[in-house]
Amino acid sequence: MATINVFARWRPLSQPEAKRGELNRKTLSDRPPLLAVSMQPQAPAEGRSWTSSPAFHAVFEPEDDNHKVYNDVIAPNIPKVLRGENCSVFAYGHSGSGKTHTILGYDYDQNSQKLGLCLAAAKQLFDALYDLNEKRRGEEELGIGLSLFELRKKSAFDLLNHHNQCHIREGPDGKVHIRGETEILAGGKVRVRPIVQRLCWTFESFQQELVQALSQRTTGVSTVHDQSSRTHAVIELEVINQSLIDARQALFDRQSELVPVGKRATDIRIEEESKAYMQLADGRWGPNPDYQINQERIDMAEAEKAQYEAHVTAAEQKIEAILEANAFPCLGAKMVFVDLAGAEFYDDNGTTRPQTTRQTPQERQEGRQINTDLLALKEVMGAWSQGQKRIPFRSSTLTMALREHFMSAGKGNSTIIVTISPATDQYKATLNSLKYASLVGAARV
Ligand SMILES: Nc1ncnc2c1ncn2[C@@H]1O[C@H](COP(=O)(O)OP(=O)(O)OP(=O)(O)O)[C@@H](O)[C@H]1O
Repeated sequence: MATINVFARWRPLSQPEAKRGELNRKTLSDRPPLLAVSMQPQAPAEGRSWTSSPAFHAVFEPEDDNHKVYNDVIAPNIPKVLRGENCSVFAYGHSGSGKTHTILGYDYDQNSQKLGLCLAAAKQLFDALYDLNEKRRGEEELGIGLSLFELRKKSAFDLLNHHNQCHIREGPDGKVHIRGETEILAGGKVRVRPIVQRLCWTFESFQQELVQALSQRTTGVSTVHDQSSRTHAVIELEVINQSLIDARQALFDRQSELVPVGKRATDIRIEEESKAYMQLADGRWGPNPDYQINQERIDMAEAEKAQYEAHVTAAEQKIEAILEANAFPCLGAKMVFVDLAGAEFYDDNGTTRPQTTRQTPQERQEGRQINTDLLALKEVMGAWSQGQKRIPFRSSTLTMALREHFMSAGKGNSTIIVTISPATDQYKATLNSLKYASLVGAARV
């Protein structure tokens, strides 16, 4: 069974929140090793007391900084990545509860205790790769490939490529591809660029790429604050070497060459078959006695297509061979960090809370879309952690885009950190987030 580790993180109160009051809360350890959270708002009018199921591996307090969270949650995964396992980390919580603070951080100084989990992981991975590169000097150098995109409505936007809009499609191979605009090149070649992956050989270059790309992230007005991330940000770190990158480029070239050849074969078949039919006097369609299908022409086009398909297969096999032959099992291993867009909290009658008046109708619509995505993610996590055969990946763009991580995480694990606010006036939103996380946690046990 796949593993999902669930953590909760209380953030500190802001000054205005502190004036309005803090809810009463406790961490319960009646069923170790998992913890439960119990809480109660200050005023009974704000809601009843509630206790979660034992679902949390740890509960972080407001005074715990990113460094502490990193050491307890992410650091144990680094040796697994070095063994070739994948690992994904999601931050879930209502708007303003601290997801971006946790995953990306707002202080990018590499010695800061506030460094976000993603940068802290990259730092530790680069240190480990440096040691490996030193130990095996004859081998190709290992580095980290960085991809960074945000998901909004039905599209992905590549933050390493001028916020280019990309489409998320399932290919005939069942794999999900995130691809940009189609470019038509000389000789009828067609190229559809995948999401950009920047090759970084040092932590400093990685940090520079990431920080620059993050400045392009979309923010907007949420129910809680007006600098809210209105998209899900997905940051992928992959252990790479130059041969792997070259082999992937070669595959991409062979796929581009196949597109016009495949299209020509299809066009020829359609042309031949349509010439062999004609409209009869009564208006119906029937065989054309004056035309004999040119089977040789179709076969030649199909043979050419098969030849190009074989080039693609050979390029795919080369990638597999590079991964298998490498002295380091970590080549190709991935860490994925997802800063989910803030869940919006709506009252039972479907309206937002009073402070939402600044949201435009479009922002409210986006808020609802975000909630739909998050619900789909919960369903996928539940099905995945229970080892179900049918996992409902197709139910949202978010789950489609993350499909590969869940599929390949059979040999890895997933972590969800639910970020929560102790402000008494955010009780209902906090309750919602904890219920979500404890359902994911409970699905696992
Ligand atoms: N654990 C924490 N320690 C210190 N400050 C925090 C913490 N968590 C959040 N904050 C601060 O609270 C504010 C809101 O946090 P953040 O932007 O991370 O929220 P968010 O959950 O990403 O919101 P949204 O989903 O709307 O983008 C920021 O100023 C952030 O620095």
